[in-house]
Amino acid sequence: MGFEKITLEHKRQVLEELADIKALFASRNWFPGTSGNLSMRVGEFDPEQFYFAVTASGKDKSLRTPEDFLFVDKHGKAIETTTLKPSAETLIHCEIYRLTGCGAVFHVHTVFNNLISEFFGPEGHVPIQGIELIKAFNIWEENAEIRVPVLPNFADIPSIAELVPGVLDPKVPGILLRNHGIYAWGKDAFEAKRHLEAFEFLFEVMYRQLLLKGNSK
Ligand SMILES: CSC[C@@H](O)[C@@H](O)C(=O)COP(=O)(O)O
Ligand SMILES: [Zn+2]
Repeated sequence: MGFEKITLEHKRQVLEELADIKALFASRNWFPGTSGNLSMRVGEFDPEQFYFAVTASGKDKSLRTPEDFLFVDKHGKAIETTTLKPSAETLIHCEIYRLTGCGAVFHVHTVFNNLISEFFGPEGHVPIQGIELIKAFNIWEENAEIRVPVLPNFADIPSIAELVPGVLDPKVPGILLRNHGIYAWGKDAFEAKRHLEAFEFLFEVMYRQLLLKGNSK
C-alpha cells in the first residue's frame, strides 16, 4: 500500500499515540540530553514497502511541538517535504521493522541499561533467568532464560544496523547498544511499551543482584 493510500485519520492517531508515549517516557527521565528516539509504523507491513513515523533528530523530547515527528519509508528517507531530519538512528528502526514486521520501536538511554550493557558487553549478551517479568515477553516456561544481545556502539550507525540481523532473537524483543541504550519493539505501541518497561525493570534487578552478590557474573 502506498503512503498516500493510508488515511489521514490513521496517521493522526499514530502521531497522537507517539506524542503521548513520548511525554510519559520524558516524565520518567528516559530522554536525558535529547537522547532517545521513538517510532510507530503507519499502514500495513510489507517487507518491500512500509512507512513509519519517527522522532525528529536532536529535539528536546520532553516538549510537545508540531515538529516532533516525520514520516519515513523503509530506507529511513522522509516521504513528505519537510525541514525536519529523521532521528540519526532511524536505520536501526528500519532494520528492526524489516526483520520483525513489528508496529513500534522505542529507544531510550537509562542509567541501568547503560551499566548493564557495559558490564555484559564483553560477552555480547545479557543473560537473564528466572525473573517473573520475563513473562512480559510472552515467555511462560518456569525458570526461563533469555539473552539480550549487546552490540558495539559504533559511531557509524549503518555499521550497527548491519549487525542487527545477526543478533536479533525473535523471542527477545530488544537489543542493547553498549554504553548507549536499548531498542525495544512490539506488534503495537502498547506491546513495545510493555517490553521496554520489562527490560528496564530486569536491568535494574540485575544491577542490584550483582551488587548484592559482590559483582561476580
Ligand atoms: C544527544 S545523545 C543521543 C544521540 O547521540 C542518540 O544516541 C539518540 O538517541 C538521539 O538521537 P536523535 O538523532 O535525536 O534520535
Ligand atoms: Zn541513542
